[in-house]
Amino acid sequence: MSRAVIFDLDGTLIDSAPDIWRAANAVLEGEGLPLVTFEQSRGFIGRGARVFVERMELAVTGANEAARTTHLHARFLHFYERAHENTRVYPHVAEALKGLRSAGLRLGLCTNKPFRPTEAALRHLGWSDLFEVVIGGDTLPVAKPDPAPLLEVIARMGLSLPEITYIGDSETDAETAERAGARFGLYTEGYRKAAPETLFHDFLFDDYRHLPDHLAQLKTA
Ligand SMILES: O=C(O)COP(=O)(O)O
Ligand SMILES: [Mg+2]
Repeated sequence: MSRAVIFDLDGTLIDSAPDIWRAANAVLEGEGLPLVTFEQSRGFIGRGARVFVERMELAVTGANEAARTTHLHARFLHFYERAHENTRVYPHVAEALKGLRSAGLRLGLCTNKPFRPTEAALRHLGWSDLFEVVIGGDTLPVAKPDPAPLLEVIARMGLSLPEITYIGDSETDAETAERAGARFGLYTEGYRKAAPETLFHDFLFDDYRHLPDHLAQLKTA
């Protein structure tokens, strides 16, 4: 059993894709650009806000132009920080997190969502004090799948790799865990595109009621 569980956020603990889509189209509408579909927008999530905006810009204009990308990125962050209305916590997440804490496990968060929208989302959910350490996609000069953000959470918690398990939903998270050398549980109800079995993982789960058992079955550090 791990001493700590570190979570990804979007697609793992919360379904924020509807609000991210709204923020994206608010930006595009303001710029007089064509809008994107929900499916397109959902597919852009995973490598942080800058990459999201690059993918969006490419989809609607056919090209990336640095100055325009920077402008769209700034506008996106503006809307992103305020976009919580349609964000939902996945089923049984709240009980699972409470249960893990009661069982003496420490909790951390390692997301590619930029830090300020992450803080705003946590505040909105009443989760501001839930995670001991929170690293966002723009906290360090590099973002996931570089392993540095995950290793930074572990270091700031004063822990070592074998003491933690990382939980995420995407190709990005699986690659991050693999490159870091961390144990990894893949939540299969998020924004992943590849088949779950093809991604690096120690266990797969689609229901948070099963998470404690999966964690308990992992080898003790
Ligand atoms: O904002 C993103 O691109 C993805 O965020 P996540 O790392 O919490 O899934
Ligand atoms: Mg995710």
